[in-house]
Amino acid sequence: MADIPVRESVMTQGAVLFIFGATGDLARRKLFPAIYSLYREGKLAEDFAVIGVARRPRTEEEFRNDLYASIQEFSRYKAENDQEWQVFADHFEYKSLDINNVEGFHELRRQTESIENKFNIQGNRLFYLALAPELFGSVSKSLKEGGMLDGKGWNRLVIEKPFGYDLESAQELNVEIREVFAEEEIYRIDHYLGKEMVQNIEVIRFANAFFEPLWNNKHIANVQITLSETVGVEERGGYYDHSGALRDMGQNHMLQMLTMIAMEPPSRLLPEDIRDEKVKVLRSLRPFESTEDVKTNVVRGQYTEGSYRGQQLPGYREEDKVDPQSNTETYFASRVFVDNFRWAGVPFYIRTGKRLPVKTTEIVVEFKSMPTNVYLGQKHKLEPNLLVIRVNPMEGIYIKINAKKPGSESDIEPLAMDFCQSCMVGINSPEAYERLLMDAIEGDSTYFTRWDEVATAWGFVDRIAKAWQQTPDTLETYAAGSWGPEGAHKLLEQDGFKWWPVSGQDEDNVIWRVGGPQ
Ligand SMILES: NC(=O)C1=CN([C@@H]2O[C@H](COP(=O)(O)OP(=O)(O)OC[C@H]3O[C@@H](n4cnc5c(N)ncnc54)[C@H](OP(=O)(O)O)[C@@H]3O)[C@@H](O)[C@H]2O)C=CC1
Ligand SMILES: O=C1O[C@H](COP(=O)(O)O)[C@@H](O)[C@H](O)[C@H]1O
Repeated sequence: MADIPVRESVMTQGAVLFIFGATGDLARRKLFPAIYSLYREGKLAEDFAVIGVARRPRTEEEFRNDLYASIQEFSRYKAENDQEWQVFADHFEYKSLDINNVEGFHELRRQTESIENKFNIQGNRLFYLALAPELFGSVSKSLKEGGMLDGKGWNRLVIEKPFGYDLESAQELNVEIREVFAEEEIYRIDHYLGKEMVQNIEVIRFANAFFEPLWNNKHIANVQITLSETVGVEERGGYYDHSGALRDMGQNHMLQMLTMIAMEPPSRLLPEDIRDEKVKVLRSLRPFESTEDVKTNVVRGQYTEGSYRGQQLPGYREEDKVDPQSNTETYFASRVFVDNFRWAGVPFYIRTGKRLPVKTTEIVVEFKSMPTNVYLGQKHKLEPNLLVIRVNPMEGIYIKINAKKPGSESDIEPLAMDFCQSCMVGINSPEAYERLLMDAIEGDSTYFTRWDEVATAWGFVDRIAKAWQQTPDTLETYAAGSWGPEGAHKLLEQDGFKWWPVSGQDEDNVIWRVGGPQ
């Protein structure tokens, strides 16, 4: 087996990281654990510091206790040694302030200068906004007015998704931020771009002679992108009910994966070259022209009460902080066309939903049939060849081919060439947030979304959202724990295709191989 390519372990530049929203869910579950993993792997320079910012009061000791708890619960590495923990925790401070209060930012500046002196940090500042999007504009303004951008080094702004609610609000937000930060200083997160296998799509396509020649409408019948989750909306009902699956996952993760599959090879691997190619794909998406068009090509659903593996699951409308009459979709599937020379006529089917049977993200590339089937005389229907890119939680690629059944005279059966990357490197591979934090500190914007990408994606998605507003009756239902609404299957049946079974992991961590639990 060939060596698995791994990213080089580089050490980041010294900087102060500001986590705005330091008492929140994202910081606790993802950001602090990611910082700790980078530290444990020697990827953070000695001269780093973190200042957590939020409104609630916290003593330094309380903040470090929260930090410890988050790392013990969510990090790939656990703090085992008191001395080592103290050295790490000493790099963290807390500042209680309200984003809208500029005076607090003047205090934050003094605190920053003091911590920069303590660790001999040369003025580089990274501002991570793990906050509700309504606050992004105010933070940018307060950072400027509070003198936080007057350090001697670089300033970078990392912004969580969602970037706006629709194109109009995203534009307004962008204007507010751009009054303070240049586009090159803004790192818009889509954590799917930090996933190992999403980054690997590029390598699989552009480093292998046997994929690229087939990567077009002459040989590919359709592409299926599935992002299914077993969880419901958990504690995020308030946010989700306002957002729904299309905005929460469609505008960003789903379309970003589609661009990685569909983009042209860039001539160089510089961030702008890759982002240029991705935005061209987004611009080539065939826009939905009418509510009828949306009805034919997009399906949405909401989960109702159900059960899965013996466990009763509530319906979406019974979830905490969700409107009991909500019409928000927890599932959507769509048939999308990329109208360019390479992809004309090839349907891309995308689907995502909550409370489905398996946690998985998988991309299936289905190849066209052989020009003629010489085995038909022997009654063999040939299965199509598939290339399956497993993104999450299992990582790897899987190729389905037809071969002679061993020992038989001429029986043909599909067989799998299955490369399970996560089986080889283990589940301890870096989390998306680790890679993206590293990249932002290093100033590598390749796997962050540029403004024109975000805007074009919103433009595409807005047409769907507007059509849904006019057609409330198009919301289907599906039982929690099932594979989503009926309409999602019909979407493919009308083209003579079907969703291929996915692999993944269910709520009890039972691994599913293609076709079901094993
Ligand atoms: N959680 C997740 O898994 C994901 C979250 N995101 C995005 O990340 C962002 C944060 O999400 P999440 O952590 O879940 O949200 P939470 O509601 O858990 O946290 C919000 C944070 O913002 C702080 N905050 C709120 N108002 C102010 C204010 N006026 N001044 C200063 N601080 C304030 C809160 O602290 P306090 O109350 O102490 O002021 C808290 O720390 C959102 O944009 C979300 O959409 C994106 C992907 C996944
Ligand atoms: O951005 C989001 O992503 C998560 C799913 O991410 P994954 O890495 O666990 O696949 C989703 O649960 C959440 O609703 C959404 O905001």
